[in-house]
Amino acid sequence: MSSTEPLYNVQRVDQQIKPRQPPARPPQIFPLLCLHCTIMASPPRSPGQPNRPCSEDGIPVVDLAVLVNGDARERSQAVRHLGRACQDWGFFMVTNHGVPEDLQSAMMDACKELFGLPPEQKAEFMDAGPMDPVRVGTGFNSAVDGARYWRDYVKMFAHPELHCPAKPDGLRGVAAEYAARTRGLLLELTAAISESLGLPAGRIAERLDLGSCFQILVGNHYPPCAAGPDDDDGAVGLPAHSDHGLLTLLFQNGVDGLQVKHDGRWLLAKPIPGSFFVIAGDQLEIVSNGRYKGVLHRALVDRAQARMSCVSLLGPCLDAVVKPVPELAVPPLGLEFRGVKYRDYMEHQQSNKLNEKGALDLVRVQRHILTDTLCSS
Ligand SMILES: O=C(O)CCC(=O)C(=O)O
Ligand SMILES: [Fe+2]
Repeated sequence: MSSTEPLYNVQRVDQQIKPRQPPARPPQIFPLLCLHCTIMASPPRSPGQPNRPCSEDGIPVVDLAVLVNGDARERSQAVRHLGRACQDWGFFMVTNHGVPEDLQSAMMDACKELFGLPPEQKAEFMDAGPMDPVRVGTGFNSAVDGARYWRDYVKMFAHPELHCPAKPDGLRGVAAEYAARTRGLLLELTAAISESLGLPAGRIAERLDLGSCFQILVGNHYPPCAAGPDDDDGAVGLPAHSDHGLLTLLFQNGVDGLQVKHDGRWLLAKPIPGSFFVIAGDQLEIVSNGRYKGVLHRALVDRAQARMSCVSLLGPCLDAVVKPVPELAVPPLGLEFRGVKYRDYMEHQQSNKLNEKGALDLVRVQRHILTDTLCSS
């Protein structure tokens, strides 16, 4: 990258995003409605086989309205489709999800406003560690990154308790509502995923103590960068990784950049308008005993436009010891993972360099090592 480019620190963001004026209209109120009442079925908007809707690139599309309100036959088809999406991709889009578009925009706007605040208004969160409930920073974990990632972020623990910077005004209200609505959606998906594994709908929730689930909201901002990932020494927003949680919900500001690894290749994910991306995380891989894998993904930067994404991640209760559901540990292989307290797992993943699925490998039962060692001796 040329030396004329902006300094790579949070200051750079402040130079690029001007603080916004407070909105002229009063803040919107998003009443907490029952998910089942707000989801309306609509005709399929994607190609693919009739019972396997997908985007033009083949990314599976799951219609939540069918999962929640479909008749028995439609539901069981939708559950099977969801299971295939988790097994073959670890990644899909969800439509008819019931989270109001206005609420999504309000969340994105509030994050953008936060990135545009003067540094002194964010300073108290900029030295925070990975397990602190509010954190503002650059890169992934700049203390250990060893590479410069072209990304600014804000992370807020949202459940069991919402933690949130006091500024910008209005962030807390929007974040509370957004967290509640997306948590409902993620729990609904978890129940259907449990069914897709042949388990009762509540089995994963019970196993991971999702009544006290952990949830984090993340705002990501990737400034434009003329030197892209295809150039030598070009900028990368976030390197290849899987997420530490169970499921991640993500939407972006209309600028593409999320890539997922599918069948050994990186695929740029292009959203169906109004949908969320859903990313399977490491805890889903553990609890499903490896049936559903946490998917590798990364974020690229755009040469001309700032990219933003908003993430809502659902994880087990921080004190839950996550182990595979025993019903899924079929002989002769048995358990693929040993138990790990989610708090310890998350702290480890967040405190170290992002390294693909390195954190998960630590809890994987390593059968081959012994065999290889014995073979080589
Ligand atoms: O911004 C994106 O598209 C990816 C973000 C992401 O992977 C993350 O926050 O874990
Ligand atoms: Fe991620």
